[in-house]
Amino acid sequence: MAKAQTSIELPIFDISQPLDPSSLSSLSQACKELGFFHIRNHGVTKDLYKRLYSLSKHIFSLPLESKLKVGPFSSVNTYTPHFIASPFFESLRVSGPDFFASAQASATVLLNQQSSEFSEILREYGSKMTELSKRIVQVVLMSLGENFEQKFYGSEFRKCHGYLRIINYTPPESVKEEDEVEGLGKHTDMSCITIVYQDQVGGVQVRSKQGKWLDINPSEETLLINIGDLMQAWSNEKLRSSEHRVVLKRFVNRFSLAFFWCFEDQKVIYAPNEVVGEGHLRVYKPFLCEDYLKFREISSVGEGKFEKVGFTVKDFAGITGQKSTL
Ligand SMILES: O=C(O)CCC(=O)C(=O)O
Ligand SMILES: [Fe+2]
Repeated sequence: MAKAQTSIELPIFDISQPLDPSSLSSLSQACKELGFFHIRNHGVTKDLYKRLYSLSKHIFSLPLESKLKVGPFSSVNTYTPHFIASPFFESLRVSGPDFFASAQASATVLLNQQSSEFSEILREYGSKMTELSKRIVQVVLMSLGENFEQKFYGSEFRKCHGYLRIINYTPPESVKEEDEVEGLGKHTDMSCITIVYQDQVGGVQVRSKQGKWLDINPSEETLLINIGDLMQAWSNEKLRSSEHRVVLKRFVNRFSLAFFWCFEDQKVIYAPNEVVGEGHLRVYKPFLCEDYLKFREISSVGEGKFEKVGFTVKDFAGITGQKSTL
């Protein structure tokens, strides 16, 4: 794979302040064009990241047989080993709303410890991400239309829930110097929104409408937000869920945290008429959130499929014959 040539400067929004009309309009533009933006003043301290990083690193450094005790064939089922998402990717899932209990279930098996430091940190991080997700959905709704936050936040997004993936990328040692490999192949997220912390190594790339891969450089003070498939469908494509991937450099290990904020399984996703807007065609049939998640699970099963996650919400619920507005 040749090195990507271009990087993109995403707009940065101060999430601790109310957004003024011009920020709301650039937010709506960002969500429509790429579906990616940065936030700052998010309230997560460097110290929290440091502690979470070092404890997670320790967990990933445990022998495979220990990690598999919370792996796909265990009752805990929080660990995804290498060769599932990609050969270089492994992750640990911590689910809300009780992040402490979820982390503790893994930690008791993996660390066999009395101390609950890991679970305490995850409680704190989970609660910060939950607050942030709510706030981000609210500002995104504000950017979509006047009073949309008052009209739709409570009725549509109140029951959202989140889960975190702690991800460790271990690149192969035998790539040529100038080459990069995919740590996580091209995909779209099945969330409403995703909050990503990427370390200073970087590597996230987003695919533009023209099909070009653009580097999203890490920056110490910000978190990366992207719109997921559920929001793209709910907004009748006023918000874009872009394809993205992670590329790795030779010898460089990479650490990231991806927090997915999702509708409840039983939610019927159907863009309100006001969101579709008068004179606009509806581009998605109503669908049950859970059915889409199952569809993605089934369509990604099979050898080597992690290379290409081809099917998205458009294939699942797009109205046939309706040209995409994206
Ligand atoms: O590792 C990252 O920085 C991004 C991960 C990602 O896109 C995902 O887990 O969906
Ligand atoms: Fe993603």
